[in-house]
Amino acid sequence: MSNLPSELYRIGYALTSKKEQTFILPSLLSHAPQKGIVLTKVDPNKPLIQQVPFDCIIHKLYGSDWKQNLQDFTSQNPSIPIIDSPDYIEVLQNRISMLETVSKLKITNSGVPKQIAITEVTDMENLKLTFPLIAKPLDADGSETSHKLHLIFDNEGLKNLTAPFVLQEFVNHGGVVFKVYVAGKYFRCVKRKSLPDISEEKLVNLKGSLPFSQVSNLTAAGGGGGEGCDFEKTEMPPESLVEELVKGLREELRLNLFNFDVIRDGRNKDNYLVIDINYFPGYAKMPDFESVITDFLLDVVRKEQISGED
Ligand SMILES: Nc1ncnc2c1ncn2[C@@H]1O[C@H](COP(=O)(O)OP(=O)(O)OP(=O)(O)O)[C@@H](O)[C@H]1O
Ligand SMILES: O=P(O)(O)O[C@H]1[C@H](OP(=O)(O)O)[C@@H](OP(=O)(O)O)[C@@H](O)[C@@H](O)[C@@H]1OP(=O)(O)O
Ligand SMILES: [Mg+2]
Ligand SMILES: [Mg+2]
Repeated sequence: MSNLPSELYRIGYALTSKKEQTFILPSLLSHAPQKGIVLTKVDPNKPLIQQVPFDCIIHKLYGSDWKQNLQDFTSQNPSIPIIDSPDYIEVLQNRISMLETVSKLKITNSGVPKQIAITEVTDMENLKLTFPLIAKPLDADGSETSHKLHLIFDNEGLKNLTAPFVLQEFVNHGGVVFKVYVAGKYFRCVKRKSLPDISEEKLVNLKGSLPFSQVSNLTAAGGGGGEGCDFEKTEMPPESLVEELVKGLREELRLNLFNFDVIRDGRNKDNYLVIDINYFPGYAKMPDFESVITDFLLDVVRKEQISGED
């Protein structure tokens, strides 16, 4: 006797080959059909209307041709959900608009580090920010350069940065970053190693700048955290705060598939700061990856409440 679902839903996915390799995993491809979810690759260079039928489309591709392709599809198939709207995703492609969404929420015990955008390197007089700083490229467009960050210890370190970028105050946080993965109404919070704290004594001896990238992809075994970081013993943030942030951000961003990075403010341990939000992150690193993604897609095709709909 087979227990296969009676109805099958066809989900079209349009992803870069890198994303496809990390997301369309054998474990997902074996779990999803058992619940009636069939994932099919779409060719983004051909009209979507020629590749039907779909019950939903998920994507992480940018550019005007792709946006037009989605728009043409929606005008002929207005009831088929596109996860997510390119216009809403765009807010996450700029590190200023990205974190403005958090500030708008006004949730107690949460916020963002002080930051400013530098569009011309001549703008750097009277910064009103306290060293150390982190310089991050303004565009968070998924390119390799968009993840190339610099720790800046003094005025000298501000030289030779390529504008436009964001200068953000570095906040000591005990060497641990929390990543909250969201898929519609589902979410999971995990710990990752982060940059170590920089004490005032250490700062005296640090000069100029230090480049780094993708620290939080370091595994527990490989670096990060630093002395005095007891990774295993670090407590998770309060569940109620995580829940409030997820609810607020889903509404504000009108997105379903994203994650955000949170640190615990070393100056005020009740306070948590959101430092980054990513569209369609590396879900395979999330606990229960296969079932969370499948259950989310089932909600979408069954027209349960999703973000971004009126
Ligand atoms: N303001 C800050 N204070 C302290 N540490 C920070 C701050 N901003 C970033 N970090 C550290 O640097 C890491 C990378 O920063 P961020 O997440 O902004 O970069 P990203 O390239 O967008 O990362 P991702 O790979 O998650 O997209 C964070 O995970 C955290 O460890
Ligand atoms: O590479 P992974 O699959 O792990 O996912 C990473 C993802 O890369 P990909 O979308 O190119 O695959 C990144 O996206 P871009 O900013 O580069 O677009 C960004 O979202 C990271 O935060 C993700 O790591 P996580 O936050 O989950 O640790
Ligand atoms: Mg990050
Ligand atoms: Mg990011």
